[in-house]
Amino acid sequence: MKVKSKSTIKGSWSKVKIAGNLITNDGGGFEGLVGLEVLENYDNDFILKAKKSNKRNIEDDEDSDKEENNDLVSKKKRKQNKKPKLDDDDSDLDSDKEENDDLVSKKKSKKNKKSKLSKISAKPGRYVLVNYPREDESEFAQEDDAEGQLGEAEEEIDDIKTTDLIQWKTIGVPDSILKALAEKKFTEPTQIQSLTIPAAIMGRKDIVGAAETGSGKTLAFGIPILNGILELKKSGACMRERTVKLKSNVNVTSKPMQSKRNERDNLTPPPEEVNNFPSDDESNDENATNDTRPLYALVLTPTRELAVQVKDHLVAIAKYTGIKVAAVFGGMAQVKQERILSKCPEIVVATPGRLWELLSLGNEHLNKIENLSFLVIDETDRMIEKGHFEELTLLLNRLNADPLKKARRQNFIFSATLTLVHELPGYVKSKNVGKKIKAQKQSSEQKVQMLIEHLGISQPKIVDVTKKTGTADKLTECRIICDLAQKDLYLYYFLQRHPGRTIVFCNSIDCVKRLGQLFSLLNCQPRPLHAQMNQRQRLKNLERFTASPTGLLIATDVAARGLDIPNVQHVIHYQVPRTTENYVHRSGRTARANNEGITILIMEPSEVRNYVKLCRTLERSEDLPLFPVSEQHLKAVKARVELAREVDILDLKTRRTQSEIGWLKKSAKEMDIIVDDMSDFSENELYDSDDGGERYKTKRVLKQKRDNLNKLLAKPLFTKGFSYKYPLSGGNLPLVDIEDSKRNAVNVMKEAIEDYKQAKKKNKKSKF
Ligand SMILES: Nc1ncnc2c1ncn2[C@@H]1O[C@H](COP(=O)(O)OP(=O)(O)OP(=O)(O)O)[C@@H](O)[C@H]1O
Repeated sequence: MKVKSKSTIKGSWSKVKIAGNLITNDGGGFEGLVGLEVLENYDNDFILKAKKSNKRNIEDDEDSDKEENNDLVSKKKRKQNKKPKLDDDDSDLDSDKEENDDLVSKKKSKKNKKSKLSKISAKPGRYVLVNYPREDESEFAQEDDAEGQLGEAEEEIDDIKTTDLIQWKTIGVPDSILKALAEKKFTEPTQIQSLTIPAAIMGRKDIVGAAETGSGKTLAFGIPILNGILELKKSGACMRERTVKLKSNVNVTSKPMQSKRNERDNLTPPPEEVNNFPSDDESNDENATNDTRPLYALVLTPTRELAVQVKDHLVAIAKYTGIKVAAVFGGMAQVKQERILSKCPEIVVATPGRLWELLSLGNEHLNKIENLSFLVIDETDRMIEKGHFEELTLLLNRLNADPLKKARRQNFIFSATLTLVHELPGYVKSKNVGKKIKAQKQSSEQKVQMLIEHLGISQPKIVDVTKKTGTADKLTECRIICDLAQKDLYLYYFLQRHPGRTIVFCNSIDCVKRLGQLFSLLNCQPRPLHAQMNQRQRLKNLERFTASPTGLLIATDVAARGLDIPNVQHVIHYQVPRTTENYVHRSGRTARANNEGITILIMEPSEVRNYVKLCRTLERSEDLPLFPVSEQHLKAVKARVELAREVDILDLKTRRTQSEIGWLKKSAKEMDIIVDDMSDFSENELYDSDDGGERYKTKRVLKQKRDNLNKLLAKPLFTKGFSYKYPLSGGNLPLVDIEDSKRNAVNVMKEAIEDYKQAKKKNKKSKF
């Protein structure tokens, strides 16, 4: 089954140990399999030839499918009014919308075979390839029938060609997952997926993965877990038999360390888990209760929104596996979460706090946690930060208490900033002077090693494909320097001049609230997001933001990590973030999945220190370039923003007055005697009393200013066809024209960078 003879391939093959009989003839699709070997460090030439060879095989298979495909149009017509129903009805977050969207996009997919996203490509490097038998179509049918729900969807995807999926097959992704990947038009794995999935699936290795934001880390753990669960489900019955045999032969604690795969395959499953496996009858019986389903996998995320997103992502990819996924997180009604858990989802995505709460309350399904087969700690560096998520430590103590169970579990650790290391703080450096043993900056390797020890995982495959810049490849970075009081002006200028989906990050909740008020007076329809909002409102705001192509989300760092909102064009740091990690993650909400994006740091003089620290940690030798702004338009911008600020202050004042009046009335009502005396005490009378004249005046001025603001906002800020000049950084460089037609912020900035380079060259020449 090897793609190419060993002698002609550069690289090293090594045998994979497999327990049990190797020469099979049991009709399970593995006939003729005599063993597995792994090839590492192979070259580009080999990948290309392997691709061609695989493509030929798949095309052969497709020829036989062609007849079926011809029937597709008529099948589709028949199915037009039927909707496949695959998800958990109980969760209001699991909607049918995604399925409908998928069906629509499937129809479009024939015209537009290669999606933009598919451009993400696996790059050559340290690959692990294993000869992997293709699963038989009949196995699909078995799985799907067992679930009893998937038949209709099965027919709907007949038209999806698998020729584009060779790379997925090569790294061991089973067909039931391939189908979902094809639907999503994920034609090939991303770099981090190519480098981790084979080791996770074939080698059953723990994985430590660092890759840039938006590079597909969710599926890098999601696919191996789904595959692992499919395998466990299939072998459920066999395991029960094996348990009896192995219990008498295996003494795991005294065994020397073998490869994870061997070790995990040989370990005796605990009796509880064996009891949890559905019997052969149950797995095909639609009426069987679900409460026998094990909890196979736990995915921990730092924020609620991320938990929802990861769950949705896994649900989409698990569509044809029959595996159930659910999310539990704070801010949602506990009763509802208990109801979701009572359905025994095999994968639970959770935030640590709520998970621990439910565990402590003795939730039956979560209490199977000791027997977990897979554990993911997403955004790991954030999760183990001091002072955060104490529940995670409690949880790990519980999970790692039994060495046997700990050894059986496969762990996944991922983040974009896993290997980011910091400069020593100034005070440590100064103390270093003259000392024999000096404090040294921690290396990336040391950081990872510490993490591994802290989490108690063993011999993981470590993959670090983060770029030296720390940020995404297609991200354009720049900054705007101004005074503190001018930040609102520049922000408003940018939003008006470069319309597009934008996230503005602030360092505090108060700042989010203030900007929310101000920019709503400026008709920008901002959607705030911070930890003091109720969960429903948080999710609603995210939804509304996602729905608008010019949406504006103003958020704290609660939205900095992991959120995958399509087509965010701009990320603006209203304040220099307190940590470099936050800069990387915030910026990573744009320029995802090979798309372009821009991030702008709006900084004032007191923030320079943090900015310098950030540049040092990211090993930047040059300042971030300045974003070009038309100073001539700032006058008009200033008039609007300042008027809006005045309205905001007056508005706050009147609202306070009104609440005071409300309070007075309420108190008066409560004190019966006074109520009699004040029965006709109206709002106007309050305005006439003592400082009532002042209140009335305020109200009148407020109305006037509001009207003026609305008149200003009705006029266009930028006249059509205008062009302007801006000075390049350094001041002594020539002014550069920006045409009105080039409103795209990324293009504007790229052009400015190019101009800056040219001008620098000219300057150098003129000096000689
Ligand atoms: N193989 C693929 N081909 C095309 N798109 C993909 C592929 N894998 C994932 N994606 C898409 O890329 C986007 C980013 O993926 P994901 O959210 O997993 O990134 P991430 O690396 O976890 O980012 P972050 O570090 O910000 O959490 C998602 O929209 C996802 O659906």
